[in-house]
Amino acid sequence: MSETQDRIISWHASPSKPAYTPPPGAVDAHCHVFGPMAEFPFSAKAKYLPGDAGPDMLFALRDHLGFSRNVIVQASCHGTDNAATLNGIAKSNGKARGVAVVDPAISDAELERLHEGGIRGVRFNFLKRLVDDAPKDKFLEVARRIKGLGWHVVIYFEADILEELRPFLDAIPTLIVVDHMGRPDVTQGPDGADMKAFRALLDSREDIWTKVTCPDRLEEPKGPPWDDFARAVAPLVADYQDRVLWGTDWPHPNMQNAIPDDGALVDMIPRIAPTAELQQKLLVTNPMRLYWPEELG
Ligand SMILES: O=C(O)c1cc(C(=O)O)oc(=O)c1
Repeated sequence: MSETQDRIISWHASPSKPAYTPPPGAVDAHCHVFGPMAEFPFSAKAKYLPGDAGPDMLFALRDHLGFSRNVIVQASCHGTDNAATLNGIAKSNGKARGVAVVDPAISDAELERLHEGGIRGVRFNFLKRLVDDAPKDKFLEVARRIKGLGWHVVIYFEADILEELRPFLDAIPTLIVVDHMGRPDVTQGPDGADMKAFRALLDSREDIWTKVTCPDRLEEPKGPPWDDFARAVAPLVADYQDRVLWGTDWPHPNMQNAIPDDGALVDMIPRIAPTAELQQKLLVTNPMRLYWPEELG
């Protein structure tokens, strides 16, 4: 992407203070950093050119929303150079860990370096609007290699390719986390075809987890109050309560036409996880099991 292009702002300038207070130690388990570009340039293959949204902004938002920790997921605009993500983790005083995107030809030494930098998973992205290709055979090799590090696979796909992906998913030898529930059509309701298919995937293996994230994306262009999301997702959280994660998705890549208020996103939590026990699992116990297991004793 050329530097003369306008850079996109996809996040809210002054998010509201949520009414809901997360439990102590709450983890925002899906967020990103963009740049800063002068230090961490975007990939030549990036499909969008965002403004700078670096770690200082992320940690200010974390504190504003009442969270304690972040899981920084490598955004597609940074390609397979994880320097910006590692920089965010390094600046967090141990309060962030991350998920990388790697070149399948990555060396063992480089994987070790990522581990030391706080990376605990790799992301495979199947969205054609975000990446040029998604080589399943090479991804599987990567998945086999990261198993020894105790990492997991984070996968991003849309509901219409779930069936086609099933043999690939079945072959992944590590725990899998599905981003944004594989983007179901939430207007179909909790028993709609997309949710049914996604539940069948979760039922096929106990080690498939998901992020119950992005009402803004899944109800675009309708927007808040995101009632369809709440109705479709609350039963999923109740039924799979030990394998769900939550995150803001800040700085909301590609959401510039429907920028969500992060405070309002946090206020969705009690609508999908109505009890203190569910909230504790969703925001603390589950993400700690995946990203800081050594602290659980
Ligand atoms: O739907 C998206 O546009 C999107 C993009 C990215 C990314 O660019 O990495 O990450 C996400 O979680 C969602």
